[in-house]
Amino acid sequence: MSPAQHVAPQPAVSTTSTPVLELKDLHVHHRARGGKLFKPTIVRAVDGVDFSVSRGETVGIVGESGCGKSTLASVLVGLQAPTSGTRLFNGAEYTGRTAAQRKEFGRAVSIVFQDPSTALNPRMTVHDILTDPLIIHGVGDTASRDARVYELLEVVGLPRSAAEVTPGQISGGQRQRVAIARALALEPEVIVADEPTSALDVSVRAQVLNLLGDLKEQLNLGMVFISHDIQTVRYISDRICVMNAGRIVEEGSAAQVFDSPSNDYTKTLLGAAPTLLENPTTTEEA
Ligand SMILES: Nc1ncnc2c1ncn2[C@@H]1O[C@H](COP(=O)(O)OP(=O)(O)OP(=O)(O)O)[C@@H](O)[C@H]1O
Repeated sequence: MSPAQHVAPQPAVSTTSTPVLELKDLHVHHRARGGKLFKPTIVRAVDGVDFSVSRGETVGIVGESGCGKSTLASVLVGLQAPTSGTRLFNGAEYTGRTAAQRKEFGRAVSIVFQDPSTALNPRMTVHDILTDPLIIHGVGDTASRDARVYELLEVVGLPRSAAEVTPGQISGGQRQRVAIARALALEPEVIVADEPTSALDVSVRAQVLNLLGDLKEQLNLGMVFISHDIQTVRYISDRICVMNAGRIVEEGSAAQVFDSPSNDYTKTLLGAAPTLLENPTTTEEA
């Protein structure tokens, strides 16, 4: 039984329901120094993107370094405001929210970063890392939070003893499991995973990938999976958005994008990609 199967089943929600997150004609422009005279230039990191993610689906965003993936992730989770465009959260305008609405957004949308070594406080125990969001959001009492820590560890396939260690005392793959557990602590509707396997040893990438896939199914999560690696994105995604120079240049089911890409940039990415993860279940345990 996969660890994710211990989680209480959630009511099925159709992926055709209102998206949890939706962006319309979204732009993020940065002022940057450039040119011979150091005249400020505008970097169009995100340049007119329409995007949505619903519960129960994994949407992959793929593109080369600098195409705007992390900027888009940061807008999706509310860490950065767009220059212009519309952001909707469960169908409601995201700008101008009340404090209560911001708190609800913080509960419902969480992020897993690329490098768990820097994303987790090295001085905190795993127990404290996992109870932190619960305390901030005023969830439960000490006993119920302790119980939730053990539940979360089980969900991500870590032993109860992991609660007592600090991030520096466990492997990179285990650290990323802790980061995923923290992202799940408040029972989010969507997780944005920004290159979540890129900093891990090749031998443990597939386990973390499979864990995310299992969790999406079991918890009916919406997931945005961001990577420069089109093969990894294909493996985990239901739908793929190919990004180039701040724009989504192609979007479709994983099969459509792979089997009949219509955009030249997608064809180039596919041409440059190494072979697909062959059997992700047979690699060493993280
Ligand atoms: N704060 C900033 N000021 C100026 N330019 C920025 C800023 N943040 C990002 N950029 C630029 O915006 C563009 C998109 O950056 P972003 O980090 O979103 O791309 P990315 O696809 O995530 O790349 P990577 O995979 O290397 O992280 C790049 O040209 C980057 O240099």
